[in-house]
Amino acid sequence: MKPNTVGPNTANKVAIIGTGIVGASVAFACLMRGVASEYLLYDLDESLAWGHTLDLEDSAFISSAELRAIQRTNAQECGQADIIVIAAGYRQGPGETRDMLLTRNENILKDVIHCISPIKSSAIVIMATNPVNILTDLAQRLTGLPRSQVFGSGTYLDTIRLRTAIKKALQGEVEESSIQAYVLGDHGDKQVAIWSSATIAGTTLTSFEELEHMITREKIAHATATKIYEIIEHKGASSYGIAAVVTELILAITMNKRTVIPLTVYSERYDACLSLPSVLGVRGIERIFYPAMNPKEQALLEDYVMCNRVICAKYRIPELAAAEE
Ligand SMILES: NC(=O)C1=CN([C@@H]2O[C@H](COP(=O)(O)OP(=O)(O)OC[C@H]3O[C@@H](n4cnc5c(N)ncnc54)[C@H](O)[C@@H]3O)[C@@H](O)[C@H]2O)C=CC1
Ligand SMILES: CC(=O)C(=O)O
Repeated sequence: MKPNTVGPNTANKVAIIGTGIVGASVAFACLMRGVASEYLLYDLDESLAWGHTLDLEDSAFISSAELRAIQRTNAQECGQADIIVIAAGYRQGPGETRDMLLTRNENILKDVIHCISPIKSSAIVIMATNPVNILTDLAQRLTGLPRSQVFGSGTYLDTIRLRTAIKKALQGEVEESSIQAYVLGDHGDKQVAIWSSATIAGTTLTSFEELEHMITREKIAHATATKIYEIIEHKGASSYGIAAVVTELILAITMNKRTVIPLTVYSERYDACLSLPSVLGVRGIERIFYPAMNPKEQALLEDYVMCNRVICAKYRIPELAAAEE
């Protein structure tokens, strides 16, 4: 089957659901990169979506794209978009973890899917709302689309944070995308930085003088996992990183790049949704990779999957529990 879309700014329609700080930043970043020809902006707060549409319209000349605010009464139009980005929902307050958002955001996700359905059978859904792994699992079930077409931003942002910290440790000698290091599993406190198979040009990172001590690597991994708490402390919420991430994801889809990106996907091996390096192309997730890990990293990842299962079992919405029986 041939890809039905090629190149940025072709006839792609992108719907952004939730035009808070994240949704609006995603729209702006997409406009600046010219990733689509049309954007639909939908939020429960219709006035906010309208305000952002007016404001973003002033920047849309950069890529000659069309912007439209969508009201709740015609939210179904969003379900017919080629790519649907879901960023509706509560964000963490100071001291809150992403998992603490689950019950509130589960209900919002149900409302969103209900409002935009029926969803076009070829649509790709990108989840950003937290906790992203569990909500991606729910979105896969609620939309009824093949799981390969519904994925979450996962640990892409954490991986970028890790690579940026490694670059700093190496005094900026190597740029981020040349550093083959991943954060996997949880986009949250139980994320796992995989050092054992991390390399630059085939040279293991642990053999670099600046990274040879475990304590240095642990500090870097901890700073990566807790960076969000520092951002919240100083400015209340993060937005630029996820905006850049979603833009890259849309480009990987529309240009059928088949880039390997750590994303929230359903893994048969773990029988769970977690973040793993995945090939992303025009039809969504095409392949999942399982990088080599040392026993400690493997145990941490398995521990996360177990904890995630407990959370899922505790909070599983009745409709999904019934669907699983
Ligand atoms: N995956 C990632 O790497 C990241 C995820 N996030 C997550 O993105 C989500 C949004 O964060 P922010 O934009 O900062 O929050 P925000 O509070 O600024 O915006 C959320 C928006 O969702 C809207 N909304 C609520 N219920 C809705 C519904 N039923 N239908 C349509 N819209 C609805 C609200 O009206 C609001 O405008 C949070 O869950 C946050 O944790 C944020 C940054 C990175
Ligand atoms: C909010 C969030 O998930 C992040 O910036 O990592």
